[in-house]
Amino acid sequence: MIEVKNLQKKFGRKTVLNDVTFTAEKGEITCLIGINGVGKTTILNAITSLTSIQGGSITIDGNPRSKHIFEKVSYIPDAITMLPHMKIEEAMDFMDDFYQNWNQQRADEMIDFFKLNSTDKISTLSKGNTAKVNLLLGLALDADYVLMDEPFSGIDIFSREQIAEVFTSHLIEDRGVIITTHEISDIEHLIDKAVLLDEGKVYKEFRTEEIREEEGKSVVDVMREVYQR
Ligand SMILES: Nc1ncnc2c1ncn2[C@@H]1O[C@H](COP(=O)(O)OP(=O)(O)OP(=O)(O)O)[C@@H](O)[C@H]1O
Repeated sequence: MIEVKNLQKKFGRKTVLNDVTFTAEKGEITCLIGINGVGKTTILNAITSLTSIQGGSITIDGNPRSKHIFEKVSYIPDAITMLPHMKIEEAMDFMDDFYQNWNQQRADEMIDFFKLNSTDKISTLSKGNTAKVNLLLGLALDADYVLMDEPFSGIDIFSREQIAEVFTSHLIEDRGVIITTHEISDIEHLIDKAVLLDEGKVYKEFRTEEIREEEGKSVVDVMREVYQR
């Protein structure tokens, strides 16, 4: 389990996260939801120690984060970090050299799944295919947890559907996933838990199935209540 407790984050004098607390379990998809600028990316950066925090704690399976965090947690940022002149196969080689937990078999499977051509250069890919390569590079790591920042952002419906399919496939297996979005419609039916952020706080954390069964509400219904109040 990833446990985020009373997280505080300031940029200069501006408080961005003010007492953020939530958990993300293995085998589940947890979605951080909130309008632009609410601090979703900052939370992922904090979990992976890419940004410092001013208070609170973050544990992974009960342990504080260490320099070996990337063996346990794979971070898929909202934009690809590979150099544009690289071919997809070169980007995969780079990952293989860099990470001990790179799984080429899973990478090859995703190349087939997304119908990508591994000799294509990253700079020549469409937005949708770039997003797929970005996803592939993160998901091919054997990590227990995967953090994904806005994987659906700015891509067409067919690519979004294909990416959504990954969430129900064995490519996610029993890993714990934290995904951020301000657009829930593509993944509403896939997520186990929603964490609604507002004004630097967790406004509501709920299991999507419970709210559906007990209150007959969708995630979007709850979002409307929270953000249009
Ligand atoms: N390096 C930085 N220096 C100063 N302010 C920053 C920095 N990074 C983020 N911020 C500010 O922190 C706030 C939260 O940013 P963050 O990117 O985490 O939001 P977000 O919810 O992921 O937004 P989006 O949906 O647009 O991606 C924003 O007001 C942003 O301007």
